Amino acid sequence: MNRTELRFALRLIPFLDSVENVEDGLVKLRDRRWLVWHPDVMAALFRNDRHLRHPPSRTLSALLGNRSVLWLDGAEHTAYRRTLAPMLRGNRYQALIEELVERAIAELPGDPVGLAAWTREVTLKITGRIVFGVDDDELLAAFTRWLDRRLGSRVRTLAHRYLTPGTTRFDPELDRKLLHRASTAEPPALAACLPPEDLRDQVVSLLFAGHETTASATAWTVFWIERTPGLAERVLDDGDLLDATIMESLRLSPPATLAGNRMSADGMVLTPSIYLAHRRAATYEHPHVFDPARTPPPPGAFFPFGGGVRHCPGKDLALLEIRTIVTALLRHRRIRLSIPDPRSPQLRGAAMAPPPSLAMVATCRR
Ligand code: HEM
Repeated sequence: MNRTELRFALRLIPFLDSVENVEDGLVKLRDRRWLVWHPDVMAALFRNDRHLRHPPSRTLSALLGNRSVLWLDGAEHTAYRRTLAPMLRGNRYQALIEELVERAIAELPGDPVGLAAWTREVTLKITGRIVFGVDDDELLAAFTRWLDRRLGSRVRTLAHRYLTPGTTRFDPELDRKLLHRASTAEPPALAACLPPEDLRDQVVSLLFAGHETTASATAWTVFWIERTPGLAERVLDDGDLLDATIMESLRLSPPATLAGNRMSADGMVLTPSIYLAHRRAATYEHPHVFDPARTPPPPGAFFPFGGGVRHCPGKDLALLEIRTIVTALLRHRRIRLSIPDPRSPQLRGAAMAPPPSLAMVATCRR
């Protein structure tokens, strides 16, 4: 591993910040591997995505398994996307999301809670209900512990990736319980349409992809609203402003800093950087300023949900969750956040969440 790759692996955000002003919007990580974020390159990449291969993330494939939809390709991938699409249609879940969010907010203590940990708990509950059809707090808590042991800190992620390569990071007992829940789900959502040998990887992938990023996006939106005087009151009266606020938060604090790897027929690997594309000074005026009133960006410059044939199938569901949680939180509670250092987000894999030290105090209105 060369020095650039080492910095990319060990200190991802400082590394990305250090190359932010590279005008070409691409940096060589090693022979035949490039980090890319120039909007023209991104637009072309997503246009041609169907003809590219999508090599797995080494960190995540050891957790999600080889059969995860995140790295299947070709006809198999298309078939899986078709299977998942109806299940992830956001508007099916409006009532369920509202119910779970109202309950979570009613249970919020007046004492400080970690903002990112709380949003993770809420979005995992929603995803769990969608995948299993029932609540199973014990199983979800075991899943969270398993994930935290592997992704809870950069050191753990890298230790698992580089010091124990090739070793399985599955937990057979947890997998058995997840499979049992998925197989007995009512309606049987996934189990009815997937071969049994693929079920474990898709269940874990959906639980993971469905809650981590949505939780971070929600936490970052709350963070930016709280930091912007008067915004909390205004977003409650103006749905368009709320949507623009969520989009601006996804721009400046994208939960996924990188989209999936793309590989050309001759073996060149391109890793799209969402974080850098969203902070490019040639695209965005004052890119580090949070401004929900920005004009729409050009093609290839804004892609928090990735793009091409791998664009996130959970986008509408995620936006519905973020809107519902943020609105209910602001309507029922007065929010105060501890002073965080926004320059030190927490990385879980390549996903970026607010630091665990960012605590929220949510007192009742009235
Ligand atoms: C704010 C929330 C979310 C963000 C920012 C996000 C972001 C992303 C990104 C960047 C990708 C990779 C796309 C690419 O490589 O071009 C992706 C893929 C994926 N996401 Fe999301 N996601 C979110 C929520 C969700 C939810 C709620 C679900 C499901 C419940 C979900 C399921 C998936 C799946 C299954 C894939 C793999 C798609 C494929 O490879 O074909 N995501 N997401």
